[in-house]
Amino acid sequence: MSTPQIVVHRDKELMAQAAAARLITKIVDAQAARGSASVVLTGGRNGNGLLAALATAPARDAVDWSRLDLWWGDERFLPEGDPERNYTQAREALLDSVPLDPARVHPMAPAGGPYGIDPEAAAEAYAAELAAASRPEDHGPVPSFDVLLLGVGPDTHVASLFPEMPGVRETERTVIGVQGAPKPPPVRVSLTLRAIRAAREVWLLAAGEDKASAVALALSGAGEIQAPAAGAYGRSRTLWLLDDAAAARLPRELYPPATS
Ligand SMILES: O=C1O[C@H](COP(=O)(O)O)[C@@H](O)[C@H](O)[C@H]1O
Repeated sequence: MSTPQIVVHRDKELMAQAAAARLITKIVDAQAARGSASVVLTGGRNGNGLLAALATAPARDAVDWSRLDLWWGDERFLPEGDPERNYTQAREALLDSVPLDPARVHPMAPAGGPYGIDPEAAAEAYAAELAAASRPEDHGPVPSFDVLLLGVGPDTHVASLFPEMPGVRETERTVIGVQGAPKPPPVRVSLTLRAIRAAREVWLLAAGEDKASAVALALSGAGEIQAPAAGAYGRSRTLWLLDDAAAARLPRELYPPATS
């Protein structure tokens, strides 16, 4: 478990640009060190904001896009091409404009796809895909992702793990089907905290005043059942990337002076 580090930016645009620059450096470094890099994408406003900032970042061509593995932390279990699917939104924000290797892009299955309308079957298939990609040095059923991105919901949910719901209590499986999510759509597929914690680095993104209470709760000692974001950490680093509004209720001693 790594102790959270907190970086606060002036506003959500600067936060997205700084996170994009940080991610480019991380991918380039991982590719230099290990030949390829792996990133787990998140849906939501801030995750898509980061991808859009990456699409226009001056240094984006420093990345070898053909040696990047992309996974998803969660998916809204909707038909292929649905505009609310996290995969559809990521494609629009970035993926369609960079030369990725399609064999290295790993979206979660859509509703009505190979697993019909059964999110548990889609989750099992994704767990198997992760296990197949895991190498002996990963010491577990998921790869050691270089960076795993997470948005933080106003209720402290991360991926599709919602407070007090069964998903956040799951300790064995790496991917689960979610029914009855409080945020639409109700049916989803999600990595569990076990899978999230296999990442080398976990970056949590939150911007806007509607996230301020969630950020304060998760970083002030709440348990992960009550505040799933509190249970999301990386093996080497846990980084909270915030804007001023989302950090507004954090005790000031938790983060160093102005970083904007
Ligand atoms: O529905 C979802 O919401 C969360 C948070 O989204 P945000 O718009 O409040 O930032 C997101 O992290 C998750 O991937 C997505 O499925």
